Amino acid sequence: MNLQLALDRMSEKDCFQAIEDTKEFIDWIEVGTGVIKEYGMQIIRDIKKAFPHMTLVADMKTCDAGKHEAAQAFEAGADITTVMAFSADQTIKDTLKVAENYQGRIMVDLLGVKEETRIQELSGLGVGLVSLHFGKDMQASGEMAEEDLFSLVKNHPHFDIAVAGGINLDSLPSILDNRPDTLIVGSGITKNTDRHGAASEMKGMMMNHEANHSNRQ
Ligand SMILES: O=C(CO)[C@H](O)[C@H](O)COP(=O)(O)O
Repeated sequence: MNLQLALDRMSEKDCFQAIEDTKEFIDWIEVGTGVIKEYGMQIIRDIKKAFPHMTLVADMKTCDAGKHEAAQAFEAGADITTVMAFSADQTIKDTLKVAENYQGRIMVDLLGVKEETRIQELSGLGVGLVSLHFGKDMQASGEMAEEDLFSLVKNHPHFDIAVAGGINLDSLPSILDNRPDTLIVGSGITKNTDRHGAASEMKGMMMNHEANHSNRQ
């Protein structure tokens, strides 16, 4: 199980600091959408240069012009780029093709998806990695309804599942019970006064859970 550190609403300097603080425990680094909007593709290049062996996720949240945006992300050094599930099928197909050319991956963000039919369609389009996403603004009016989120993909065991949305040390245990492949954590680590400690504790809980439970079926 991967721990993906999401760098959101942070300065460039603090993004680098957060990676330094947690690099022993994180598997994937996500450059958040707002950070990309602030600093452009250069921050992807700079982070890849500084941490070449870590998997880099560009949270581009592409919803149109897929060919161009996916190529932008991979050219800059991303290993994975995100595309919104509500995008046109053509956008999804185009980004998957670009990813294949760059030997990268597309993570389809399921933010706002409520119907399993879209999941079936995504599967038919060749999507293999999805993120269950309880958005930042949704978090203002309540906590993640894990059952609803995970039930979307319960009939699709072939998907690699990432999950995001306000995950912290308290909510982690019940999320782990759903056995995601990747746990995306932003503020639960970056806003913690002890980032190193929080990342260490989360990774420890993930490893314990994996040691004590078999994989998702
Ligand atoms: O994609 C995102 C926001 O759109 C975030 O990266 C994701 O929600 C994780 O951040 P947090 O743990 O702070 O919710």
